[in-house]
Amino acid sequence: MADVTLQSVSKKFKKDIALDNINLKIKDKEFFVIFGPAGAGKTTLLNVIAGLYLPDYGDVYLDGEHYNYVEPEDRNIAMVFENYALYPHFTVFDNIASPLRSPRYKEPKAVVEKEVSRVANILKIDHLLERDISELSNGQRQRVGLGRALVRNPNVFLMDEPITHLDAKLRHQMRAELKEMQKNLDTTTIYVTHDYLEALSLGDKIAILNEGKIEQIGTPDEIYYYPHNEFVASSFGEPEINFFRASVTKDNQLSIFEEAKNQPLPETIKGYVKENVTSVKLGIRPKNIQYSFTKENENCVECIPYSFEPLGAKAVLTVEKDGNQIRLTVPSTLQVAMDKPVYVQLDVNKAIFFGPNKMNLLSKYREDAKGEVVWQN
Ligand SMILES: Nc1ncnc2c1ncn2[C@@H]1O[C@H](COP(=O)(O)OP(=O)(O)OP(=O)(O)O)[C@@H](O)[C@H]1O
Repeated sequence: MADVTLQSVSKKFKKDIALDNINLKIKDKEFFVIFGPAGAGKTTLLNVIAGLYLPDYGDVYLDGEHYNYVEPEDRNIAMVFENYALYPHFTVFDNIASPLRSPRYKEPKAVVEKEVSRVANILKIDHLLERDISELSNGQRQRVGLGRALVRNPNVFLMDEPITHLDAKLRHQMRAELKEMQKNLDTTTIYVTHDYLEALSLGDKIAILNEGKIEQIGTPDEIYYYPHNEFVASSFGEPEINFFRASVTKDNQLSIFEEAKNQPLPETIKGYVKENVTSVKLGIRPKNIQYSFTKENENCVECIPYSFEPLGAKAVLTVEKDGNQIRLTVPSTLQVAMDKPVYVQLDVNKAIFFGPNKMNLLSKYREDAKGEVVWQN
């Protein structure tokens, strides 16, 4: 058990800046998710925590102790990768037992048996202990990989996309089990993923990484409902959030399209639209856009259907207006005539407002902890 702190950590590979001034405080026993697109720096960050990379600048602390120069094997940190590299000709028991039998630990037989049985129980693989790895499904192998990391009772558990390659159904099941497992283990877990559902469902806290920088740190609700900037807003949600440019008149009216003019700025936003700002961007999630097939009022925007993608009970309807595509979530039973107009209503009270710098108008950074955001209303 341990808390992990990174202070102003930067890491370069030749000219590539993989980590750029990272500040993080991960609490003891927290399930902390590092989320970001390919190349964002997620794996590099884990490697810095594990001690496999020394940061070029900045400091790593475990439980308040300076750890930059502590060797990886002395950190008691366990890593699980997407490719869990098991010994294929060993049994499940021998794979899980291998760290305890290593020259470093050399635990007596009774301890090995007790510990393997403990983790096999948590992971629900006790009935598989005598099987060879080659006789297991992918999901079962993944559990053995976790078991091998868990058996050492690590202070911190680092997981790098451990379930990415599993099929969708198994991934869903493993998500729930990982969460449950972490509760029982009481171990600080730092979990890397580029899957936003995994991030939202597993994380006590999420840090969003992009091009080596932290865009936001927050709870799943903060990230989803109060994204700090356009990047975070567009990274969470499927289909992706819609963005609309809107002009702001002197008397605080918003105009999005020709047809959706003169909608009053919501009260919560008024104070944050500065006098000289004449244009803002609205982010509206697809499920929050109303639609109809007749023009029900003056704020209905006439659009042309572009595509209809059924996805089980729901469907994604994409419509076009003045060259902009607008995504809506609709029931998959909805009958849409592709040659007839669809009218959409953009409820500005359900919108997230972004300023000219792509930042949420209601948020600002705390200077002392970059990535942490203060909400102004
Ligand atoms: N050993 C290395 N040598 C040179 N460049 C590297 C090395 N490791 C990472 N990089 C570069 O650093 C940046 C961050 O890479 P990193 O693997 O940390 O990203 P990531 O977020 O884990 O990506 P992915 O999701 O694709 O695994 C990338 O530009 C990558 O090319």
